[in-house]
Amino acid sequence: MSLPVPNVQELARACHGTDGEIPDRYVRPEVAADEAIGGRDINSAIPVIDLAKLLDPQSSQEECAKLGSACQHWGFFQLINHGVPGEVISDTRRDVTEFFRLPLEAKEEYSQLADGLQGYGHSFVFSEEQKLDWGDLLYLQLRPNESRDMRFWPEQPTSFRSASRHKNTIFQVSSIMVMLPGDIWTCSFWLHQSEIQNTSTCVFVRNSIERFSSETAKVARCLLKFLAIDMGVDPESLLEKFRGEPQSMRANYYPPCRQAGKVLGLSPHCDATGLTLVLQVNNVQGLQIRKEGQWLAVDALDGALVVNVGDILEVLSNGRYRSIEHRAVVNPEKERISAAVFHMACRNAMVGPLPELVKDDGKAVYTSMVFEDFMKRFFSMKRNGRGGVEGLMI
Ligand SMILES: O=C(O)CCC(=O)C(=O)O
Ligand SMILES: [Fe+2]
Repeated sequence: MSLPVPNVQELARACHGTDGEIPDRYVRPEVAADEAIGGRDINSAIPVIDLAKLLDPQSSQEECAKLGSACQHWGFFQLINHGVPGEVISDTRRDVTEFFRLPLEAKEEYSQLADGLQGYGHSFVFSEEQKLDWGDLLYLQLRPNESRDMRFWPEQPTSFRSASRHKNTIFQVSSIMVMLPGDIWTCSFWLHQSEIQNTSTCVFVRNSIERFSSETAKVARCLLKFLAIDMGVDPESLLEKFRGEPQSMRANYYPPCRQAGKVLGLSPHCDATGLTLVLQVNNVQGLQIRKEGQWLAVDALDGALVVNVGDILEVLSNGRYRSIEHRAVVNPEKERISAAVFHMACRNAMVGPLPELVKDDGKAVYTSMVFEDFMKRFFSMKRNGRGGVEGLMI
């Protein structure tokens, strides 16, 4: 799916220590040519949506209109009071950071395979000539459960994917899947057979990524429901497109680069999602969004989730909402880490304008296609900013 390229964390270490030159494949003259603007005035214009206000009957209508307007005019907002427990955020931050801190050989146990997307590595590398991003990633399919490929889920730190506590012992996880019956603590545990014998007195601790996944899926579902209200469609008809709540995560590691202005952490792109929720893992800024041709540097609010509208939602909304082009720059001194969760349509969903939006005298502005074809097309178009979604316009 993506050609193998060097590990950037190691490359950065070598360049950083010696002040060495950056290999040509990483040098991106367009960054200096197309600089972002930022600062307090710009950031005060970026919409902030309060999920608690959306849920409060007193303020829901007003906040829902704000949400709709943010998706319409920006395709982007910061979400506060999102209800994801603080400890889920901090555990995710800790575990994602610890994973990237592991020695290279330990991380490489989870390397992507030649024909797949999941695992540790890179994405969107199609040719030996193309410019490369200054970053590594860990990409995992999180939902539905059966789409998970546990070969790529790190066993270190132990709390990343699964751990059980028994007399202060943390058991290592391994190959056999045990599903516990459904209550709030239910998740999949991978335990050695011998450890299963001991589980009767165990206190199970849900792993951080499992909890982050279910909490963010809940947030995405809630936002979609309010967006349906804003569009005047039956929430079920929108949620049906996301049946089973397909979700994947891309944890991004952007090493520091002394010549940060010459490289790009993540090339300009739009996400092929309904909604993307991004957690800024270590509060080093670097996300930029393109609005009316101008790159804006986002100052993410601590603990907020930043939300992008993706191509799928733009199409479903028949162009009412806008898929936002974005990129990531790197910091000269500090590593930057983010974790994006992508909320995709379900496999057999027809990705096209919702029938309710075109039923009277409305006109479908986008071609419809089944989700799998939509994704094939997305990858075949390489990374083409808004070109992908605009190419679907009739
Ligand atoms: O690093 C970020 O803040 C953005 C990540 C992103 O856009 C992505 O993973 O698709
Ligand atoms: Fe993205």
